[in-house]
Amino acid sequence: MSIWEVFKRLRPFVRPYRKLILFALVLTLVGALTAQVNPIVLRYTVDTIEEMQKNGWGVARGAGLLALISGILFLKEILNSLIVFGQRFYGEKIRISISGDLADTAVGRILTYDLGFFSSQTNEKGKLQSRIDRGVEYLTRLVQSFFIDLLPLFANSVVALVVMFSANFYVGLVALSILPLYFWVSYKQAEKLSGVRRTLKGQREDKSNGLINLIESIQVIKSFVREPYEATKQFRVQQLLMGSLLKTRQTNFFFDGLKSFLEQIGVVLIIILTAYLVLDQQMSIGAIMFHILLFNNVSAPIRQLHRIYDEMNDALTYSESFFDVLDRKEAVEHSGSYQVAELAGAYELNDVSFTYPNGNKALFNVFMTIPKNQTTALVGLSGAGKSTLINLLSRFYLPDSGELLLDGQPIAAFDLPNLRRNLGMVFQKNHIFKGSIEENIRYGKMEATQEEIQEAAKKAYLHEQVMALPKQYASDAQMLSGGQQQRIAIARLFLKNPPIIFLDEPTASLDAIATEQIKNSLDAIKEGRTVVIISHSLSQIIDADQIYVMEKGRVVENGTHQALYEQNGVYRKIFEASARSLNLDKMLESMRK
Ligand SMILES: Nc1ncnc2c1ncn2[C@@H]1O[C@H](COP(=O)(O)OP(=O)(O)OP(=O)(O)O)[C@@H](O)[C@H]1O
Repeated sequence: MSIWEVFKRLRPFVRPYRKLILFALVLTLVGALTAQVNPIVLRYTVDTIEEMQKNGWGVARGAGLLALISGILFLKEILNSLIVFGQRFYGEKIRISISGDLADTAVGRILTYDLGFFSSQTNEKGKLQSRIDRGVEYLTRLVQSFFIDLLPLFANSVVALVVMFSANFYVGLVALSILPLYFWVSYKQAEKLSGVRRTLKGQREDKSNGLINLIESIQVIKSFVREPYEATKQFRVQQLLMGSLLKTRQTNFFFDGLKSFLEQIGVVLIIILTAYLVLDQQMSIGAIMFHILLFNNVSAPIRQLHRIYDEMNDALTYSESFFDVLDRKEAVEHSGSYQVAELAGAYELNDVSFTYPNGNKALFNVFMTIPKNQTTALVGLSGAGKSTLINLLSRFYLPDSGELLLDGQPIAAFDLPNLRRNLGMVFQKNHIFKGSIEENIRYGKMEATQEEIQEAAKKAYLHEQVMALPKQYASDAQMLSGGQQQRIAIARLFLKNPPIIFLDEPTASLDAIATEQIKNSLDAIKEGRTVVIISHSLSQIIDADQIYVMEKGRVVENGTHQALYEQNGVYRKIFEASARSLNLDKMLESMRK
């Protein structure tokens, strides 16, 4: 991506603030002019005092001069303070607003992407966060530097140069001749740093990803006493990052030193030249200070130019991956237009195959009929493809090939929000948002009343437990136990009340009593709805109207419990293994006694 492409991409973000930018620019241009006041006043003072000394005037006669100088400098400082305040404040306002807009756009965009985008390796949590954060940070810095700082800096330099040339052509020439050298050194510096910048970006993403993983895995790390191992892993990433940072600093220090040296050579040359001109009586003594201050006005902005050049390069490195996040058009979930108020939930899968974006082939030639208003159970060993199938039925992914119909329509034809409003899901591990229990249940129906929320919690056998908490429904939901969190997910489902329900191990984290309670609730909600359930619990499978048995991404058997049992195949093997794991013989023996 070239810098012009970056600016083209930034245009829509900058446009709304163009008036504000213009105002900030005018302010800084006025600032550039006031910056030339000091050298002029100083030359006038030195020359006038010298004149006075020659004439033998005392302090009393010089008082007028002092009052005049103080007045001018004082007024100039007041004006300057106002300008600096205005420039900083409006500059910051523009920066903060653009940064907010960029971040909002990125968040808005990624929310439209499909699950494939989020499960890809390049978009792991920490990496994606770092790409967006750094992208926004460097792009806004670029806007600030380019639109607010750069032009006034140039103006300042040019004004100072013009004043120098008008004072004396040769002095102006010395100042001007230092500039190309200065630019050349800056260019070399940037060239040296460009490679390190990309490496730094990758290392920063790795670091932030590593840190998030570490926090999320803290319990496992501690239980295996792997703190030293994890610390070493993180230390290595940090070491690499530190190495690159140090290299950057080293390069910067070397080139900055070189530039200071050039600047000092400029100062010395100007002093020598002006001193010669003063001695040759071509100039007054005040010109020495005048020229040095002017040269400072030329070189100080140029020094800043290097910073802007640096920021431009940083922005280039980070904007590429930032805009890449915005540009993933192929990841946008495409919604169809087919809408119905309430779906029945009859699915038909004909020869459906599916591969995850990372290349994992998960389903092969699946044929399946899921009748409406009935319960269909999916059975199979781990990795058989059961959850993947639910991902397809909920249209989180589309099949690679084959036909997936819902109520007779291809699933891709459905309006997505309309479709998902008709679906309810409870997983083994359910997401609990940061916030209160009430907020978390309300996710099922945003406009729900307190009564509706409590009613849903009662059905999920959660109400009494919540009432026993000190802050009741206002308690932090993330502090609840795994089983309680699962009940929140079930309460959400009751509140949403959809016609199609997917249950992926819905009672996995519940104790025996709760499992029975929730089973009763789910049995009640199953009435008149289409339910697809994945469960390792025999009781929930036996109850299903029909069962599909999956193995390695294929459907290998299907039928009712009794028919499959008698078939003496994969289902029977799984069923008997489950029964043995329950130690049914001993259980029955105890119950008989
Ligand atoms: N997000 C993903 N990206 C890539 N591959 C995936 C993803 N999720 C699952 N898979 C792969 O798809 C295959 C089927 O996984 P799936 O989760 O559907 O099995 P499952 O039958 O539900 O297993 P379990 O009972 O253990 O939950 C596995 O090989 C798995 O590695």
